[in-house]
Amino acid sequence: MRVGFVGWRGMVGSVLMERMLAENDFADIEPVFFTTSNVGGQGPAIGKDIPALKDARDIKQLATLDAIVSCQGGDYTKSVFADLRASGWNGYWIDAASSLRMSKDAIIVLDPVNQNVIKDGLTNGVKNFIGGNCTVSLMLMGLGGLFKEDLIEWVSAMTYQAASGAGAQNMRELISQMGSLRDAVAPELADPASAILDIDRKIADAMRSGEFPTDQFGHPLAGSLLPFIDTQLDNGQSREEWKGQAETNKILGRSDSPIAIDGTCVRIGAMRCHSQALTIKLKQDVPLTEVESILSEANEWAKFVPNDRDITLRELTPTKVTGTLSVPVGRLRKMNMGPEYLNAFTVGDQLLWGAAEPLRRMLRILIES
Ligand SMILES: NC(=O)C1=CN([C@@H]2O[C@H](COP(=O)(O)OP(=O)(O)OC[C@H]3O[C@@H](n4cnc5c(N)ncnc54)[C@H](OP(=O)(O)O)[C@@H]3O)[C@@H](O)[C@H]2O)C=CC1
Ligand SMILES: N[C@@H](CC(=O)OP(=O)(O)O)C(=O)O
Repeated sequence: MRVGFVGWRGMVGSVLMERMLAENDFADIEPVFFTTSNVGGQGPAIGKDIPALKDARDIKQLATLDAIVSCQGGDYTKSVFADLRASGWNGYWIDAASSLRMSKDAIIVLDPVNQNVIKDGLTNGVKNFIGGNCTVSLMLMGLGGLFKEDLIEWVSAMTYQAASGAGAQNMRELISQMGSLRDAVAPELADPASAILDIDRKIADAMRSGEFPTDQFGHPLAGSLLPFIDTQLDNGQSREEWKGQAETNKILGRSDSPIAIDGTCVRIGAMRCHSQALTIKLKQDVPLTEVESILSEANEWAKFVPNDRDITLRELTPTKVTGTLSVPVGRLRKMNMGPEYLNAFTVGDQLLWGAAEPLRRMLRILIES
């Protein structure tokens, strides 16, 4: 299978390369690497010889491939995909960008949750397989069991989303902001006798000053939070919030009888793990012990964390989860509203299950089919 990779050196693409190397995926394909900026340059070190980088906008070159995996972004997809299909290319298009997600002829891939939808799609000749929104994929990886058992009436998700979701430059800016804050009060921090309200005032002044680094986020994130992610829609939702219901139901193949999902998406100062506080209305009163086993048996990555303070603070944080495929789910308890109302909290790495891993696994499904 000849597979083209576009966007392999970006943040999501680099995580994909790491995972493919770790799983020895390159052994089973003939990889061809593309670029939008360095035609003729050298591709990544993958343990075997590869041709020089090819032009990612060259439709003729792209059309020689059996499959293309793009982590280059939505603008790239918009600029080549239609022309490539119009040229008669009938290969598989696997993409991290959101542009094609809601197209009728595309499936959103998250195989531990929707393997049946993917298999049916392949049988029916679907050729476009798109990775889901990170927040949606991570929620489904954590709560997959409850969705599979059709126990959910609705979900409200309050998110705590990492800087990485906004891009590599934003991660750098978050750290610069943290450094600026520390620098603004370095002498006071060194003096145990300094007054905390003076420190607090100086920090607020630093965050509000024109010198604070905000080119990427547009606003201070370190020491603060940003309760709006992506663009604004007419109904008052952010586009990130809109994706919750639209993409979840498409992934589950139940757009005809959608489960209501809504909430508030918030950017916080985590590096690359998205967290979500979930209020779940179950269709019936299911005992907590049953919920626990349904959640942890759904897939090998969803990990039940007992609702114990020490265990929670050790196991259910971005610090613990970052760089791993584990998707812990905890804080599980029935809420005051009634026995059908379930509280839960989940954390996941938004560059792994949130972006690169579903694409890698889709490619494996193609290789093995
Ligand atoms: N960030 C995220 O959390 C998620 C992103 N996505 C999707 O993936 C797309 C790519 O995102 P992301 O990986 O964050 O984008 P990046 O900005 O990290 O990379 C995109 C492209 O930028 C070019 N580039 C220019 N300068 C550099 C540099 N110094 N280092 C690396 N690459 C550089 C590369 O293209 P070239 O080699 O051709 O020059 C690269 O492929 C997004 O647009 C989005 O559609 C999906 C889910 C989550
Ligand atoms: N919007 C997400 C990241 C992302 O890239 O999402 P999407 O793939 O749906 O555009 C975030 O900011 O955390």
